[in-house]
Amino acid sequence: MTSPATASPVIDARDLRLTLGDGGAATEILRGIDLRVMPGETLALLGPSGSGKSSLMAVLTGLERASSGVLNVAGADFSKLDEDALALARRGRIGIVLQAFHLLPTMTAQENVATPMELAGEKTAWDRAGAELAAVGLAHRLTHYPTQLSGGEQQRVAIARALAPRPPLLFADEPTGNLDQSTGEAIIELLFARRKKTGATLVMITHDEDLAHRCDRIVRLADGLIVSDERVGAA
Ligand SMILES: Nc1ncnc2c1ncn2[C@@H]1O[C@H](COP(=O)(O)OP(=O)(O)OP(=O)(O)O)[C@@H](O)[C@H]1O
Repeated sequence: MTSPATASPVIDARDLRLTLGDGGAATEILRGIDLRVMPGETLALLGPSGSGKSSLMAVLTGLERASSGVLNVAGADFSKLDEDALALARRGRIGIVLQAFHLLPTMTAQENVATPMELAGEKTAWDRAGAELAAVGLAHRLTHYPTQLSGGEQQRVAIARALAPRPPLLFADEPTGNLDQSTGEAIIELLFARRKKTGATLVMITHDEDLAHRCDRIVRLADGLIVSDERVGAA
């Protein structure tokens, strides 16, 4: 295993800028982001509403192309890829857990987890989906549809779907935002436990300072810029 001192960053962003809109309506949303994240780190992204957290996540996950700057993610130069190539590069590199679980309503839990891997040509997708769902405590819910699952269970399926392809990078955007407090706490325990088990790097957007302090590092954004970057200890 590579030691942290010599490992390359799993995210290496230099002077990332994002401008949305044209002409007079053009707004610079990200105004020069420099960020390096090492493999296995857990990082919380905090900042006021509108500071650019979701926009930064969209760029780092390849869902949105930066207007300028250099971005390397898990060995792929995202700044040089077009949209189709970005979609391919995301596969296997990045897992995403969002506030709204975004499960496909016509698919069972196991189908929701297996289908993206099957589309990526993974031969053992079905078994891996079953194993990952068992790991998040849903072995007894494999054939249930999203409407037959509680909010917490749906988020467990979403976590299983994000982690089953074993991506080096896991992103979460307010993963407990739609859950009551005790369900949210259970989901966070699960997210951190599964992250630790798989060794994925975690970047999590949150408004919750206590939750942020469970990460190794807290990066604060304001008005499209990183205004602080502090190390807060082990997760
Ligand atoms: N398509 C767009 N065109 C123009 N401006 C946009 C567009 N999308 C987002 N913005 C603006 O970009 C800024 C950053 O938005 P973003 O959603 O990244 O912030 P955020 O920190 O994630 O906020 P929140 O915590 O409320 O989710 C906001 O001022 C928003 O209005």
